[in-house]
Amino acid sequence: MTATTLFPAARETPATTARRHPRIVSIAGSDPSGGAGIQADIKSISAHGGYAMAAITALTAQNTRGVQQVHVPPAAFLRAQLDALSADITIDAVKIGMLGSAEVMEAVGGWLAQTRPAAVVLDPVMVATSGDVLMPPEALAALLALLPHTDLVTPNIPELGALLGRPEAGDWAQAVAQGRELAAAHNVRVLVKGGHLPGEACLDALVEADGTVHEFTAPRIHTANTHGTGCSLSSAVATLQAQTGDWVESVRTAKAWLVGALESSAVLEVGAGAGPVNHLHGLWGSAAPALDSFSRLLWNDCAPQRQAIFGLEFIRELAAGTLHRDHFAYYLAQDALYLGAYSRVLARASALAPTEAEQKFWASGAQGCLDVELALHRDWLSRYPIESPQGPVTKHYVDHLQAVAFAGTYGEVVAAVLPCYWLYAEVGRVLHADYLRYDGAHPYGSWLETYADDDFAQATATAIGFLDGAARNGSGAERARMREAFAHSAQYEVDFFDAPHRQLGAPAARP
Ligand SMILES: Nc1ncnc2c1ncn2[C@@H]1O[C@H](COP(=O)(O)OP(=O)(O)OP(=O)(O)O)[C@@H](O)[C@H]1O
Ligand SMILES: Cc1ncc(COP(=O)(O)O)c(N)n1
Repeated sequence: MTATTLFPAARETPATTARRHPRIVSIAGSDPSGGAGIQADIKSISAHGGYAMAAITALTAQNTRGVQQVHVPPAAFLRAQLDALSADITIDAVKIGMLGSAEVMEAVGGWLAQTRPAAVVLDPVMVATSGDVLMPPEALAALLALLPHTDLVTPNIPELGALLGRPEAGDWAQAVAQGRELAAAHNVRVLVKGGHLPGEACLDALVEADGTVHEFTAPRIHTANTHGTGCSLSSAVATLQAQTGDWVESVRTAKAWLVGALESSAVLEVGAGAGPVNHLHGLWGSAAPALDSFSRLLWNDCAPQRQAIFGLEFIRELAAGTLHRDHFAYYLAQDALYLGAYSRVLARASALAPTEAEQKFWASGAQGCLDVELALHRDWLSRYPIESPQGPVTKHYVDHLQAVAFAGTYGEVVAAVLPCYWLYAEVGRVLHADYLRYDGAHPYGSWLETYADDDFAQATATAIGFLDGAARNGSGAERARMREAFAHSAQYEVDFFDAPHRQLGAPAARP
């Protein structure tokens, strides 16, 4: 007898690597509480970008505390469901969970033999987390008969022992040894799941049919919400395998995802027993942000810019009253040029605004800019005259704002104009506080007085509220563009304050 007849080659599983949204069938029992079974499978497959289908093997009456009843419909009807699917739909991978009876297992085996799906993952569900029996022990032979149709079997520690007809492994080394034994005996890949063993790490091992072992480790998450971890993991692996064609990578990715789903499970607050994992945590992370969370994100994003501004010579000298008049004059002249363009961009925000309140707010901001520009010329530039064409920073900043105003959405325009309000108000707040502590006549005193204006602080708060509203209404992609527009403007704010020293260099003499 040759090695090939002893160990027939593992079934070819051609990788359908190009499919972003593989079509995955879950053949499993229903858990009405949504944490395990087909309900968990559908969420897990969807969370990974698969198109989820489900052929129901059994109905359970269960919740997070346990299984109260099980009803297994006729196996012939399951076969009818499966035939309906394969007659019409290309199936990229199959995940098998609770089967409930030997007849059901035989029906599934017959269908697999006929259909030969590209990838088959079998989670040999025997006992629920609650301890309730989900597979009669006499069905074991029928379950083992499914292994020749299986590419990956994913037993937990007790199931691994049961599949081998041995006592359950007492430690990880024994579990891996049992995994190798099962893999060799049935020429099948085995994912040994170590969740039931004690310890601060949750180990899993992917054992190839040839005995090669790949180990995966994750920190144990201290939560009671472990209902359906096995179901969710096996569906995730089936979906990822159909996308990548790589079992090791699929297990690695699925396990990392499961850790996130366990970590964020507490937010769901489902049931008093073993609750579900948070299958959609990745998706909900990109869902509409709550209230002011988007503006807080942008404020945190620009922490380096805020820090940079207060380290600039211009700001330090302005606060100390030692700023050279040429630097001040250059800044004022550029500010006047900037405000003219900024006013038009605010008018654009007004034109795009979804509500009348926002329309009025931005229109009045646009007018306010022109008033300030006029006052700059009247009160300051007459005293600090300077010949200054538009400098490079002013040009870049204005170009950026105008580009967003031209092509961006309302949210993007608001995000682009906001740093001018917000960082200016912040600089005003800090400089004004410094100025109040200043002893003696400050050369820029009356200018600093106007800096920390209450109305301006109020307008800034209103603008921030509008930004959060636009972020909530926008898509994830739009929020990403808003974040980018804000970040560019925040950096230009730094450069704008730095421009006088960069353009003019060190002054010859102090004022
Ligand atoms: N508390 C935990 N923290 C991190 N990972 C865990 C935790 N519990 C289980 N896992 C992981 O979840 C997966 C399922 O493991 P487990 O050994 O519990 O299988 P199972 O008993 O079939 O699951 P189920 O709870 O659905 O019955 C494995 O990858 C395991 O490492
Ligand atoms: C329908 C169904 N399928 C599988 C499980 C196992 O999941 P768990 O071991 O987490 O209870 C379950 N409880 N119900």
